[in-house]
Amino acid sequence: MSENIVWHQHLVSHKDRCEQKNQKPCVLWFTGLSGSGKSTVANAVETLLYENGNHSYLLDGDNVRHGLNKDLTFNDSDRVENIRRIGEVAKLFTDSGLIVLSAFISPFKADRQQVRDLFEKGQFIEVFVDTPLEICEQRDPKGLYKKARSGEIKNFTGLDSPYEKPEKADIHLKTDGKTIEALAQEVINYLRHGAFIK
Ligand SMILES: Nc1ncnc2c1ncn2[C@@H]1O[C@H](COP(=O)(O)OS(=O)(=O)O)[C@@H](OP(=O)(O)O)[C@H]1O
Ligand SMILES: Nc1ncnc2c1ncn2[C@@H]1O[C@H](COP(=O)(O)OP(=O)(O)O)[C@@H](O)[C@H]1O
Repeated sequence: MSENIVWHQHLVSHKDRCEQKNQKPCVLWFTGLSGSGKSTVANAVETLLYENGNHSYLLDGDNVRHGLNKDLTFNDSDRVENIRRIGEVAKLFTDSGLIVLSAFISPFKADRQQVRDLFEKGQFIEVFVDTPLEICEQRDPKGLYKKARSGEIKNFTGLDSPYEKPEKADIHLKTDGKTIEALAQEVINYLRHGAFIK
């Protein structure tokens, strides 16, 4: 870290921003295989939050890789850097008082832990979107599994690049046979129970 840099205290505090928004900020960190339903469920949760009058922002893998992280590939070290940057962005957004939803594969346990460590206890909520590889591959909405199987894409998560499942996710969404609405409601219930929202 560079020397001669001093943290600046702002006049409007974190507490002020939370009170104005009438919510307790947190990050809902969705993790799971490509095609598991991270974006879909995160979008459904954000819609419910919006309807409830909450203030949120959804950081989505594909979108962030078009801008902030467009210099990063899918090799292991770039995935580590991808998650590190997103973690820092999520930290800034929660400091602003928002409920942040992030939808990245985030395949490595150590990286998810490193992001968790940026937050106060309980503020980082890991949401495991647990959809078996076979189902993700059947869905294949972008045709990426097909390309990976044929060798056109290398280092594809779940095939020739690892996915380290969360062992104790804060919210474990077993998606099999459940509707998107039901899965989103599980997340909302968790937020209400933890008094993040009213
Ligand atoms: N090699 C490889 N492996 C996995 N995924 C790939 C790859 N190449 C491109 N894609 C597309 O990129 C999306 C995943 O980006 P993420 O930033 O979430 O990945 S990671 O967290 O850095 O592992 C992922 O989006 P989702 O399907 O929404 O998860 C894919 O569409
Ligand atoms: N619970 C679910 N039941 C049925 N289909 C789903 C469910 N969740 C997601 N899908 C579908 O699976 C596909 C992949 O979902 P997506 O949210 O893009 O996954 P990810 O963001 O993890 O790559 C989409 O076509 C979506 O409509």
